Parts: sequence; structure tokens; C-alpha cells
Amino acid sequence: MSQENEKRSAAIEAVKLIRSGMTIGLGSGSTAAYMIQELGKKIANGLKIRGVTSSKNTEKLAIEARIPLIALHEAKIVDINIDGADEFDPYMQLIKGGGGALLREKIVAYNSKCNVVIADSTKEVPRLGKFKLPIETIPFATGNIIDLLAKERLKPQLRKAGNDLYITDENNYIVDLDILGFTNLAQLEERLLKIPGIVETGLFLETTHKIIVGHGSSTKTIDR
Ligand SMILES: O=C[C@H](O)[C@H](O)[C@H](O)COP(=O)(O)O
Repeated sequence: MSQENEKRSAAIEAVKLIRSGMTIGLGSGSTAAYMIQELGKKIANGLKIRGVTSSKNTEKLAIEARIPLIALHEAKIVDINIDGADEFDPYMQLIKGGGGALLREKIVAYNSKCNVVIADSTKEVPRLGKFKLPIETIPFATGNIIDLLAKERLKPQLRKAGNDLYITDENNYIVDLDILGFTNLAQLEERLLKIPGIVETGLFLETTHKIIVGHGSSTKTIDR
């Protein structure tokens, strides 16, 4: 329960950054869901914003919260993108994609002026990698990608949803990798993105400007 309180506190703190007229990137996951709820309350009280969603699930929540939505291309550039993370380290590097939304999330982050991450205190780690790194792969290539990455000591696991394979919003697969033994994350990212069929990785190494972490009943803010 306290983890949920921390998520909610971080989300509420992040929403304080939002002003009328802004275009907001709406992240995915349980922490982002608190932010969407909070934005919905502010909109009911007169806040005028537009949202760009990062997943089908977020789109559904945003519609329920009555947040006016526009397509990414209509927005061109997002003013503030608020999203969760599965892990963050002291260099503001992230692992994302625990919920499978990493591809659209990375696209929204790339097209945003300011990226704010909201998280509970369990997400803060000295070094990324306890959480398995999700990568999004094209189904046609996935078997060969798994064979290759197994040889590169990344212990690839094809993600399942119950008895079925997990399918992303872009109709791809997710493969989870064990990156604990890898210290040069930029090099790892470059290596992975060179393999045809890997569409994107859940490593967000340079995009984050601000992290708001729930700590007990308060929050801590880390700025770049
Ligand atoms: O694919 C999911 C996203 O990257 C989420 O932002 C991430 O998994 C964190 O989710 P949560 O806030 O539920 O821990």
C-alpha cells in the first residue's frame, strides 16, 4: 500500500508542473495512471491541456478521465511528458517497458521538450539490471534474435501473457534480457539496435530531465 501512496504522491507532484495551454505526454503503467487521474480532476476544475498517449491502455484511461487527446503529429512537439519507470540509476538512466509500452513511450519521450519520470522509491537502484530489460521485436525475426542474444549471454526470454505470447500495441513481441553483467549500457543499446528485427529497447539513457520519487509520505526531485 505504501508503494501505491508513493506512486500517487509522485504523480500529484508532477502534475503541479502543468499549466493551461500545454501539450502533455501521457505515459503508461500504474504510476502514470495516478497522473492521468489527477489530470482529470484538474481538467474538471478548468485546466486546459491536450494529451498525447503512449499506449492503448493509457488512451482508454485518458478518455475516462476526459483528457482531450491529439495525435503525436498534430502536437508536433510535446511540452511535458510524464511517465513511469521500472528502474532508474544515479545517472537518470532508465529501464522501461515492464508493461510492454516501451516503443510508443520512447517515441513520445524523443518528441518532448521535457521528460519527467514519476516513480516509487523501489525503482531507485545503484545500477540498472535487476529488472530484466525488455526489447520489442518483429515476430518474423524473433526466433533468430533469441538464438543470437542467448550466445551473447543476455538470457533472452520471450514474454508471455498467460498461455499466449505477449503482443504489443504495434503487434510485435517483447523479449526480456538479463543485462546485469553489462556495464557499458550505451554500447549495449547500440549493439541491440543494430540487429534487424529489434525495433526498440527499454533503455532510456539520455532522455530524462527530472525524476520525482515518492518517499514515504513526501517526494524527492532529481534534476538533470
Ligand atoms: O511499459 C510500461 C512502462 O514503461 C511503465 O512506465 C513502467 O513499466 C513502469 O510501470 P509502473 O508505474 O506500473 O511501475
